[in-house]
Amino acid sequence: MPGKTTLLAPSALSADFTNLKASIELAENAGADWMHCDVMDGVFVPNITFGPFIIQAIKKCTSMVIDTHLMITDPDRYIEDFVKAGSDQVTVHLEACPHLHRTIQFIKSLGAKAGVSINPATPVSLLEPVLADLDLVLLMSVNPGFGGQKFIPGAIKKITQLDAMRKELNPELVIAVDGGVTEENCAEVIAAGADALIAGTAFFKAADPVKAAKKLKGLE
Ligand SMILES: O=C(CO)[C@H](O)[C@H](O)COP(=O)(O)O
Repeated sequence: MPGKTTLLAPSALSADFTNLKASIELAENAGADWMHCDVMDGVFVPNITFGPFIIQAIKKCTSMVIDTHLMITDPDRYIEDFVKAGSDQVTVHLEACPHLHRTIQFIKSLGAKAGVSINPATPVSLLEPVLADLDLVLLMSVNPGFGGQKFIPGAIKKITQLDAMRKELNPELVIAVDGGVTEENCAEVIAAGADALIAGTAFFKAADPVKAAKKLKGLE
């Protein structure tokens, strides 16, 4: 879709951890805007990844925005550690936060941008009470926990609904979409209202990541 530049956030989940620096440089040189860091605790999601120490290492290698997605229970316990480690924006799950409003204010009080993510089965309407306080919403288009899953088509309607909601409540809100985004479906995701695409497999496993980045950013 020529004419609109979408933010691209390669997901660290699909990076080469035997040479993380090279993966980050690949993303930055391909024109990526954010480095998406998937933090999983083995409780909120059935997988475990990494903590603030890796964020600190990633931050040292790049000037891209460090976009940290906390797929962990009771994230308030660790938010400060992730901001100190270099996260520019921190996204928590609505489903993991009993006091979501307080958590959002806490992230912002630390000087980071605040995001909320919702799982595929969670309705967009639940975001309404906090939408005006948010910098971004991360709509999950797969059930969180693993890279390489198939895009759940129902996510398109949720992007459209959120796009309509933000017009009224928070026009500056960034809509990010995460999971199963590919070169084939990105045009539809962007047309529905997404501003940022999280791409693990579609970027890091592409035959030509630079070409893939152009497509995912809506430049081709
Ligand atoms: O949050 C995630 C999984 O929980 C990942 O960011 C997401 O799945 C991206 O990977 P892919 O593009 O391969 O689907």
